[in-house]
Amino acid sequence: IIGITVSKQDNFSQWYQEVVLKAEMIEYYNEISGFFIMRPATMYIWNVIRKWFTAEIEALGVDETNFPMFLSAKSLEKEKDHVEGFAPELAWVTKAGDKNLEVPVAVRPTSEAVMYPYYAKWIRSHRDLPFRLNQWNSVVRWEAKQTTPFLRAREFLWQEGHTAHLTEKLAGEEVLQILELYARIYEEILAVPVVRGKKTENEKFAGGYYTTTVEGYIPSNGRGIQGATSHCLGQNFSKMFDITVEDPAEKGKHINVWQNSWGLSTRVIGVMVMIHGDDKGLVLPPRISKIQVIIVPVGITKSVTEEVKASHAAQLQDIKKTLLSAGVRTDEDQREGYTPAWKFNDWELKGVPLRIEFGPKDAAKEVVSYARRDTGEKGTIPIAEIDTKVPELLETIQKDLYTKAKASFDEHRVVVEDWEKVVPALDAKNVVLIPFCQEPKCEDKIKDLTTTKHDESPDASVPQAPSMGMKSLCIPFEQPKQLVEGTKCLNPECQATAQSYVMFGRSY
Ligand SMILES: O=C1CCCN[C@@H]1CCCn1cnc2cc(F)c(F)cc2c1=O
Ligand SMILES: [Mg+2]
Repeated sequence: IIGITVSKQDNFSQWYQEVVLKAEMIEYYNEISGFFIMRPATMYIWNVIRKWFTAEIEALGVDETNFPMFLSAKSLEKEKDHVEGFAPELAWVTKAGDKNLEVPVAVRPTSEAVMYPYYAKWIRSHRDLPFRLNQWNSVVRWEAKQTTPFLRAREFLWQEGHTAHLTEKLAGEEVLQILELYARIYEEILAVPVVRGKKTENEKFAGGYYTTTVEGYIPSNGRGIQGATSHCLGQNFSKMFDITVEDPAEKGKHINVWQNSWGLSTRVIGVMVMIHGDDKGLVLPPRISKIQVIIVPVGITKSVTEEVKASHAAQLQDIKKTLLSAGVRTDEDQREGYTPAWKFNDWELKGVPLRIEFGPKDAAKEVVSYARRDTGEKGTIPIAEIDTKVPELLETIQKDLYTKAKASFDEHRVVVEDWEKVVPALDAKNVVLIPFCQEPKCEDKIKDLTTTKHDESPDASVPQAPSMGMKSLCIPFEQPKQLVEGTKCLNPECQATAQSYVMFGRSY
C-alpha cells in the first residue's frame, strides 16, 4: 500500500482525490467523466445518515415515496422561467433502442416537476394538509464545471423532501425544523460545525420564496461550502401546478398551498473528508465509522512459545467479544505476511478512529495498548475496563473532532468593517461577516471587486494568481453583533444602508 503521496497543506485537491480513492470510498467511473462509483465505505456513512434522518422525519409525519426518474418536457415547461438557467445541466433521453422517442424525456435533476402534477391531484382539502413526502434517490445534473468526488458530481445520491401546508407560518416552521436536522447531521454525526442562515436573493433557489441553508467551512483553503438547503417555495409552485385546497374559512374559495422542499446529498461526505482528513489519509468520526476499533496482534515473534501464542490468541478473541458486546464495531487484522507497521498504516489510511495493539507483553500486564487516529495519542487501558473505557474514548474522539473543527471555523469567521481589509482576510483563509445592504446588484459588484485578476499585484514581477471573488454564503440567523443603526453597506461603491451582517467568502 502506498499511502497519500502529497501533503494536505501543499496540494489539497490532489490530497483529497488520493484520500477518497485510497481509503476505498470512491472509484472513478472511467467510462463517462463526472461520475463516481460509491463503495461500501461510502455507503456505510450514507446509510448511517439515512437511518438517522429517516427516523427523525418519520417522527415529523413525513412519508416515503418514489417517483419516476424522467421528466416530460411538458411538465418542465410549467417551471420554465427558473429552469432556463439550469437548461444546460439537463440530460435528455432521445432514443429507445434504434427508435427516436416521439417526445424526449429529461433525467430528473430534482423532482418538483415530476411530483407536483400529482400533488395537484392528491391534495384537495385542507384536511390533506400538511402533506409531506420524501424520497431517497439519485439525480443527474450535467455539470459544466470541473467535477470532483462527493462535492460536484453529475449524478449524486440525496434525499428530497416535498411538503405542502395551509399557511406560510406552518410552512416556515417546517423549513427551520428540517434545517436543524441538517445541522445536527453535520454537527452530531459528521463532527462538522455549520452556520445556519438564509440565502440572499442572488443565492437562493430562484423558483422558491426563500432558502435557508447550513454553511460549512474548509480550513485548508478557507472556502465556504453550502452544506444542505431547506427552501420555502411559497405559493410559486402551487400556482404553477394548480395545487389548491378549499379555504376552510370561506366555502367555495380556493387557496394555493404553501410548499417547502429540502435536500441533503452525498456532498456531506466530501465535506467531512476534507475537514477531518490528514496526511495519513481519512479520519472518520466514530459515529460513521464501519470499523470503530481495529485490533492488531503485535509482538508475535518466533521466540514466543506455542503456549503463549495460544493464550494470547484466546485473550484477543475475548477482547474482541467484550468490545462487540459493549456496542463497539470491532474487527481484528490477522492478515498473514504483513508487519504490524504495515497494518497500522493501512488502517490509518482508511480512517479507523481507534487502533488496539495487543501482544504478549500487553497480555502479561493485562492491558491493551491503543492509538487514537485523530491525535495519534497512545496509551494503555486495563483489559478489565475496556468495556467502558473504549466507548468513552470513542465519544471523546467524536467530540474532539468537532471541537477542533469548530475552533477553526470560529477563528476564521471574522467581522470586517473596513473594505480594505476584506481581500487580505480572504487571502488569510477567512470567511468574512460584513455589513451588507442585501441588494442583488451590490452583491454582483462585491464579487467583481474582490476578484483579483492576475498582474494586478503591486509588483508585476510576481504575477499574482487570479483569485475568485467572494460570494454571499448566508445571512446568519445568529448575527455576530448588533448592527449599529445607519451603518452603511461595506461595498465602497454602494451608499445604501446595511440590513445586517452577511457572511461572504470564496466558495465551492
Ligand atoms: O434544492 C432543493 C432541495 C430538494 C428539492 N429541490 C430543491 C431545489 C432544486 C433547485 N435546482 C437545482 N438544480 C437544478 C438543475 C437543473 F438542471 C434543473 F432543471 C433544475 C434544478 C433545480 O431546480
Ligand atoms: Mg448546481
